[in-house]
Amino acid sequence: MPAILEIDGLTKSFGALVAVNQVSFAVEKGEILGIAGPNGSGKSTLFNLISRIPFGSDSGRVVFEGRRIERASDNQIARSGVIRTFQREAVFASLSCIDNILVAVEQTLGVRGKEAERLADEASDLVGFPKNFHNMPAVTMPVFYQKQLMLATAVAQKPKLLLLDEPASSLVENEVEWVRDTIIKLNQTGITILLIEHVLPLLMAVSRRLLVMEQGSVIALGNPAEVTREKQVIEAYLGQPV
Ligand SMILES: Nc1ncnc2c1ncn2[C@@H]1O[C@H](COP(=O)(O)OP(=O)(O)OP(=O)(O)O)[C@@H](O)[C@H]1O
Repeated sequence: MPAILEIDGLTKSFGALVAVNQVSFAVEKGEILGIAGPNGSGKSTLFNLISRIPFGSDSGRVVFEGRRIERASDNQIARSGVIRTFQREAVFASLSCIDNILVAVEQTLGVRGKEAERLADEASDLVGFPKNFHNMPAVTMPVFYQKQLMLATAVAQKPKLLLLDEPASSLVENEVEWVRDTIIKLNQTGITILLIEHVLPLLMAVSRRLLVMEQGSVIALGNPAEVTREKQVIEAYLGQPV
């Protein structure tokens, strides 16, 4: 499989702290690549650097579909097909649910009116967000539905590569099953997925390969079952074999 995303020597420091340190790896088109690692190991910062939301890298290259994007604007990156979600539910609280989706679609794709509504409906159906909630203020939605809305908003922007940052955090078991099933469904529509997750059974169930970070560096990358048996991964993250 050809690489859809190639990252080379990506680095970001906050003062003396090197949050992402010379990270290099490639993502194959069509795969789900899981990303694990202890708190503070640089996973979310890596997503920031790829999407440039809210900031880019100090140095290193990000190549998406053969084009350098590490100095492109966040909007250009989104328009090229790289869309991220956030660990915390990130919705515009004062807007209705449908307007959350429509604002993002207009911002990223420059599409309004009936075509934007069609994309919103299609994305809502795909992730299972109930369309009868569309006109409710996003702020009134329980956490699970805010997460669904955040995902529907991402999907409506027609991602080729979706960066999912802990989609299962603060969810209960049957909701985590929705996350798993939806990730698989989205991947089957052709979307390549990078998935940061602490819920290990979920990560293991959906990832074709697993990348593990520790203190800003990649310490393992490969077959999930093999990676989780590596001594350094057990010591840095798992505590004990899974
Ligand atoms: N904007 C920032 N300013 C200063 N330090 C930051 C900033 N963002 C992240 N950091 C630091 O960079 C390091 C990596 O943080 P990051 O959020 O990427 O880790 P993470 O692996 O996603 O952690 P978690 O699993 O807890 O979400 C941490 O030490 C964090 O405190």
